[in-house]
Amino acid sequence: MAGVLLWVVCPKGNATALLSLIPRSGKHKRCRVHQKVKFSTGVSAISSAVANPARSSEEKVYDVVLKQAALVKEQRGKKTLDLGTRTETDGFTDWDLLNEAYDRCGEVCAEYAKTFYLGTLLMTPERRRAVWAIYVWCRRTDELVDGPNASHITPRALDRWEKRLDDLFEGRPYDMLDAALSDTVSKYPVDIQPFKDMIEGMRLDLRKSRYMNFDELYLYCYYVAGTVGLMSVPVMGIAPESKASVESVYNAALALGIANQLTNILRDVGEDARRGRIYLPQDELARFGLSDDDIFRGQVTDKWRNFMKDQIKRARMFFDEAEKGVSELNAASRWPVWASLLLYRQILDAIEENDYNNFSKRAYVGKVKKFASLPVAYGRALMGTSKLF
Ligand SMILES: CC(C)=CCC/C(C)=C/CC/C(C)=C/CC/C(C)=C/[C@@H]1[C@@H](COP(=O)(O)OP(=O)(O)O)[C@]1(C)CC/C=C(\C)CC/C=C(\C)CCC=C(C)C
Ligand SMILES: [Mn+2]
Repeated sequence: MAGVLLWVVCPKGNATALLSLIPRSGKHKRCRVHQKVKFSTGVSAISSAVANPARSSEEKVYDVVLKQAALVKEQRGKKTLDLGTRTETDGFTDWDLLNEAYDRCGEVCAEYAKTFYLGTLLMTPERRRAVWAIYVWCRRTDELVDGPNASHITPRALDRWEKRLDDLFEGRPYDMLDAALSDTVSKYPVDIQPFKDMIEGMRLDLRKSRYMNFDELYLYCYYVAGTVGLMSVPVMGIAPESKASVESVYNAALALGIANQLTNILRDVGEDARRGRIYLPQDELARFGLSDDDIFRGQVTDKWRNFMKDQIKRARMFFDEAEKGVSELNAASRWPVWASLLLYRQILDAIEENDYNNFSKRAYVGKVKKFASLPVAYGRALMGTSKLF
């Protein structure tokens, strides 16, 4: 990510030097903290709004869901766009360069997320490369605060990254990888808000290391992961035969991002604590008789086990919510989503198998279980749309 760093820190740097933005090897391990949120459905969100005149995070996030869903519906009303891969020259776009940019996104994706990359190979070529472009932008954004150069990143640098995002949405990409995303967002009904919100999540990471309650944590999870669901569904597409409302599918996509992030947080409690970060709701820790000191001490006690059981239960509820939406996606897009859902959810089982020691033991899904999940995911992907909505 040296190239990205150079640009965000020193925006007048030489653009051509920034074309190979992501190193091909030596993935820096991201150390995100834990978060936990009180799960609620749209229904409970409405009732909590009545009880509390201040808007909850869930309600604020739902506005973004509605906006993204409206954009999708608007485009559905228009005639089908030309999404084909192009080779000719139209006087404005160098299609060879654009194809090369997408190929580069594919390489990055293959290197950082192999299973996911394999899953995308089942998608149509246009969808596949568009998802790669989104993946690469998310990965670069995350690397700004979690990569090897994170200590150089300031809020002003993130402002510049956001300006660059505005530019690419307006058709002025800064480099090749941005050019791929710029092309993608011009072809699919992708709203800019989730992208901006992901940058906001990175800002939050720079200034905040504690979360008072689940509402605060929920917002963080939306910023850094729920946004991914909202960005990718416009590209993956909803099955033409789906009877589900567009909003319900986007809600499920949001839930998968939240579930993944909550799981990520629960897996990395010890790692995050060593960086002085606790992504767990403070009020819930207190309710279980726990404090920051208990996290830093890292002893697995009955209090900790009970707390963790509660957190795991909530994360699973988000996964359950997400499951309802996967079958509504275009058939060719379902497999990578099922695979990622099944694999990530098993991390929760692994935490249980480790007797809730997420302080010094990393929960992981072994190769055998991982590979066994792939045909299961494929089988589920073959099943038709659900009747749940
Ligand atoms: C099919 C699929 C998974 C598509 C998503 C592709 C995509 C654009 C991914 C971007 C992921 C990314 C780089 C996000 C940046 C922030 C980040 C790193 C978030 C964490 C991911 C876990 O990554 P990892 O395990 O590598 O973490 P470490 O860096 O090692 O700590 C997150 C926990 C969240 C990522 C969120 C998702 C994958 C949400 C996926 C949701 C959908 C694809 C919507 C599916 C649709 C329905 C209807 C359910
Ligand atoms: Mn993590």
